Amino acid sequence: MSEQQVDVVVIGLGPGGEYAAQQLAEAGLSVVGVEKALVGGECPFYGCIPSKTIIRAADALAEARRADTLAGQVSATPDWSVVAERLGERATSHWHDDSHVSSLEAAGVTVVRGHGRLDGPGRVTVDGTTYVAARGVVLNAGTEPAVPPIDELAGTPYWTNRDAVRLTELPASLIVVGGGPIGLELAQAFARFGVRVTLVEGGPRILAPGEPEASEVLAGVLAAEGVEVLTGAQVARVGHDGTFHVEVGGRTIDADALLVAAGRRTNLFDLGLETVGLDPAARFVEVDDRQRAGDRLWAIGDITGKGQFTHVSMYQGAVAVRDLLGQDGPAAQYRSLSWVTFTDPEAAQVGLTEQQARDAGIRVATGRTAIPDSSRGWLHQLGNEGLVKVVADADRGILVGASVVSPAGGEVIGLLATAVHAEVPVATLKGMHFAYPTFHRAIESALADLGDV
Ligand SMILES: Cc1cc2nc3c(=O)[nH]c(=O)nc-3n(C[C@H](O)[C@H](O)[C@H](O)COP(=O)(O)OP(=O)(O)OC[C@H]3O[C@@H](n4cnc5c(N)ncnc54)[C@H](O)[C@@H]3O)c2cc1C
Ligand SMILES: NC(=O)c1ccc[n+]([C@@H]2O[C@H](COP(=O)([O-])OP(=O)(O)OC[C@H]3O[C@@H](n4cnc5c(N)ncnc54)[C@H](O)[C@@H]3O)[C@@H](O)[C@H]2O)c1
Repeated sequence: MSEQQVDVVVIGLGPGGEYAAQQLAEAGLSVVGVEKALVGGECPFYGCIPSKTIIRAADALAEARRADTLAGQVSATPDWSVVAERLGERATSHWHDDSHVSSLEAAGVTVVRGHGRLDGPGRVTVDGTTYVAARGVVLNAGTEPAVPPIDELAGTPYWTNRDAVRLTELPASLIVVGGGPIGLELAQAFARFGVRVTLVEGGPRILAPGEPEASEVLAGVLAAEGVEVLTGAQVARVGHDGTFHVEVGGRTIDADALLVAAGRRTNLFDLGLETVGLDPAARFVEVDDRQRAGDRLWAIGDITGKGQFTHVSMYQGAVAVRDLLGQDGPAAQYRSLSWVTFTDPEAAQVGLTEQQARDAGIRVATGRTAIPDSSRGWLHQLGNEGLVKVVADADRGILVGASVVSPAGGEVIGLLATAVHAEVPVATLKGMHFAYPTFHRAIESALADLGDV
């Protein structure tokens, strides 16, 4: 076993680890980045980038179909080979990480391929070499798809997101297990390419972390596009004989393919957490507001359980870098965490939902408006389903949360994210100009609906 002295070791090079390694190396530290699969992690190769490449294509088809009503006849013939080519050529470099590695190496990071394991504070072992990190270790081990313990599922050729983004041909029919962001985004996109999709959600509603009104709008949109959405539906058993046979709620649904999108499992196994006094069986690594997880140990990204999003991983990476370098700067906060599910319409959320605010003991006031009732929604017509909902702390006169379901909802939420983050008084927001006729102008109506906050 050889030993090498360095300043920092980053285990796992997902979005946050990649960012942190690069920043620390550019600050002059000697940095080793350890990666057992693709440098860049889930987002660029199996997550955000390929899924949004698929969604962009599916949305183009949907808009082309709307043109018949709005502009005149347009014929759209879906061709998955175009998407498959773009996924390989443009989105993922055919699942090669050379450009990620070369950026890190250009910054001075030493990229080590292999499985990194903690071996006591400040020590990381990879394939017989121990790296002794004087400043410390950053954990960014991320997640892999969680596969629920459904009878006989394990022996079948089911897909996860990692298979779905590498398809070269589409099935005629697909069952999606899970009505979270992955399931919803891909169910709608594949349906727009002509796949007959059934979505099975075990909980009482799809997109459970958001507002119930948002779930309701999306369920209606998906149903109108021909996706069968089953909620409160437990999969009892899966059979496969070339076709999938899925037992749900006393009936059997047959389909050519099955996509499991039922959440994620953190990669905390075999990471040596016990050697630094942490529980290897825990679901997440506990961190403070500087991302510290122990003696010379920082943790960032999905493993911290603060929101499994690329922007959270990078945000936490920046907090950890500042702490490692002894720089001033804001500590981590999640009061104004925002996220967007890239269905059409996009479903976006910032801060607390109404229920979360009530559970926190806040005296809550809410305001709502429907997007079709706004001028822009009326102009948009087809695809204009949605709403804006604002959640205010009536005692403090500020917004603590908001939800937007709308075309470009992920952009509209930006204004509300600023309001929640900066705790802008509702009275100040009500006195703003809202350009006409934008989608974000619907916020003015939702604020008016708050009444005297
Ligand atoms: C289909 C899909 C779509 C998504 N879309 C979005 C989106 O639109 N917007 C958004 O914000 N988020 C999205 N996400 C979530 C986003 O991909 C993750 O939140 C993001 O990748 C952050 O993860 P991370 O930095 O924690 O690490 P990850 O990206 O999970 O990377 C962790 C890395 O660590 C490596 N690793 C693990 N253990 C070890 C070890 N012991 N030694 C060496 N290497 C190790 C892994 O191989 C991996 O490369 C999506 C996810 C999926 C699956
Ligand atoms: N646009 C985005 O930002 C984006 C897109 C995709 C993924 N992500 C991130 O990746 C994470 C993982 O996404 P996800 O959709 O896999 O997970 P999720 O945990 O958000 O949703 C999984 C859903 O599957 C359901 N489920 C679990 N087991 C089931 C079963 N046996 N039968 C039926 N339903 C079952 C759950 O009730 C839940 O609604 C997300 O939480 C999100 O943080 C983000």
